[in-house]
Amino acid sequence: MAMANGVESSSTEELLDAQAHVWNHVFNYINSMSLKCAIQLGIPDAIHKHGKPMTLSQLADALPINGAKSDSLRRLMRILVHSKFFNKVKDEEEAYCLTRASRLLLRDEPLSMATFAVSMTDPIFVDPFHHVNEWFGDEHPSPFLTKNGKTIWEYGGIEQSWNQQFNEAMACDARLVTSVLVQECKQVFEGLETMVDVGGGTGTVAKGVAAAFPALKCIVLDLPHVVAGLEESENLSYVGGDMFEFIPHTDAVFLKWILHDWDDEECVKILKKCKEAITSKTTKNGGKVIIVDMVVDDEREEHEATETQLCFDMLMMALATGKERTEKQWEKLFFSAGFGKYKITTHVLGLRSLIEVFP
Ligand SMILES: C[S@@+](CC[C@H](N)C(=O)[O-])C[C@H]1O[C@@H](n2cnc3c(N)ncnc32)[C@H](O)[C@@H]1O
Ligand SMILES: O=c1cc(-c2ccc(O)c(O)c2)oc2c(O)c(O)ccc12
Repeated sequence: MAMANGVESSSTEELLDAQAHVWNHVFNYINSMSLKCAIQLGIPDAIHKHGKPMTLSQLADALPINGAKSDSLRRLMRILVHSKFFNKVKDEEEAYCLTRASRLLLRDEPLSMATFAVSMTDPIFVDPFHHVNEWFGDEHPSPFLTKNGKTIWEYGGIEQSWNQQFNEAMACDARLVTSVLVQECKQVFEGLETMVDVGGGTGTVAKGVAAAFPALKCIVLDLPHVVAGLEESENLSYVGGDMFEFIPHTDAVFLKWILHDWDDEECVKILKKCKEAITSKTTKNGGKVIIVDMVVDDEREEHEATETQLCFDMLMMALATGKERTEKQWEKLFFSAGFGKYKITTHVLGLRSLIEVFP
């Protein structure tokens, strides 16, 4: 019998394990899509509004769904309980409650990630990933370009709705990061008179920093189609331009989620422009570049954290010319651009780090 021998039976088991492993990865996108569906149906909001654990029938009544589909809703909830977006509690009847992760998916929470999650699972954002293999064989710098004939930044200038969706997704993340920055990392901004948020999108970080530090003048530099028509205030203004050409003189340049979009050569060009911007003015306490980006730690033990960083690295490969970098790779960029010192603060911003770079 094929199973009689220990070695054979363990190799059968290994074969089946391998099959399960392949299934798990082939169908991983179903986790993303189930999450997207839950947000679109408003499941986190319905449970939140209910104010206490919500039974399946209460949930089905509260949602805009066909009454005959409550068993399908139970199955959707089952996978989302498994992926820790909801908890199932049992009092008299089984009921669902929110977890910390699904609280971040409430539409009206100030730090909501709902728009980010729905946008990023939209076919127009997922599409470039269908072209990665084709891209490996061509000479284009990114699969996004293979697919669309333009870089993501050029594309945003032409496709208004894509541009708006992308900027709103970035703003979602920027709200969360800004709230941590102004609460936990105040010292980074202290003593600065001016700051330019380079590639600062629609100004979410700059608005938050300008409000927390009224004496600090914040300028957002981004592409003209991104900053067109945005409202300025006493200490917040917008400049439409190209960071490869010119960055206004300032005490500090802020770069969040910028350098990971670009290859090493492009990063050195951007960093050299940053250095010109911060050294052309004599400043008391300034003269630095503040970076919010990942520092990949190959030795990191946490499986989920590493997986997320590797996903971001692939995201940067698919969309742009960038990558996620280790400390050694960051250091090389800073020194090549002529900076002398840097300081990395990890853990304050979760999977990302705060890096301060000095001339
Ligand atoms: C990934 S987004 C990050 C936005 C923002 N810093 C944040 O973290 O929320 C990159 C930004 O860089 C901007 N960008 C791309 N090329 C640029 C250029 N040549 N000059 C200035 N900004 C640019 C994009 O328009 C976009 O807003
Ligand atoms: O979360 C992100 C998502 C995307 C993104 C853009 C276009 C697509 O078609 C797509 O599938 C994903 O781009 C980013 C980016 O460029 C960053 O620098 C940082 C984060 C993100």
